[in-house]
Amino acid sequence: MTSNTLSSTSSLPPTELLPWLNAEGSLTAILEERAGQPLRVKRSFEGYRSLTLGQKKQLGVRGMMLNRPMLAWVREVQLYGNDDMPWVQAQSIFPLNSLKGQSRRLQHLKNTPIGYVLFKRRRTLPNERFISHTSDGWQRQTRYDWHGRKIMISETFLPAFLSSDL
Ligand SMILES: C=C(O[C@@H]1C=C(C(=O)O)C=C[C@H]1O)C(=O)O
Repeated sequence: MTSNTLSSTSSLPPTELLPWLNAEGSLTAILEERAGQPLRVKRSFEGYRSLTLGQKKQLGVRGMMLNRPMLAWVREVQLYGNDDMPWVQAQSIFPLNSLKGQSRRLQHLKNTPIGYVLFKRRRTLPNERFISHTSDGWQRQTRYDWHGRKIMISETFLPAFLSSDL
C-alpha cells in the first residue's frame, strides 16, 4: 500500500515526528484530534500553474510527456491547530486530468481541508511517500492514487507543531 523513502539525509527526523510523517489516511483527521478542534486552513495560493520538470517526475510522468508543458491546479495553505502559529505548510498538485467529474470540487474547497474530500469514503488511499528535510522543516511528499489519478500532496511540519505537546 505504501512505500516510504527517506531522502539520503545524514539527520533523521525527531522520534516524536515519525508517527506524523508516516501516518496513513487523513492528516487533517489526526491534526484535529491533536488540536481538539477543527483545523483552520489559510490559503496562500490557489490556481493553475505549469508544472516543473521535478514535479512532473514526482507525479510519475515519463518519456515525451516530460518535455511537454503540463498544467495543474495548485493549492498552497497553512494549517492551524489550536494556537496562533501554523502547524503545517501544505502544497497540493492536481493535474488537470484528475479534476474531472466529481473531482472538480477540489477547485472550490475554499477553507475546507482537502482531507474531508479525499478521505470521505476511504480511510486510506494507495500512495507512495517521500520524506525529506527542508529549510522549513521535515516534509512528507505523498503521491496518492485517487480514483486512478495521481495527485501530489506535500506537507511540511513547522516549528510550532514540534513545540506543541505531541
Ligand atoms: C490531504 C489532506 O488534507 C490536508 C489539507 C490540505 C488543504 O486543505 O489544502 C492540504 C494537505 C493536507 O494536510 C489530509 O487530510 O490528509
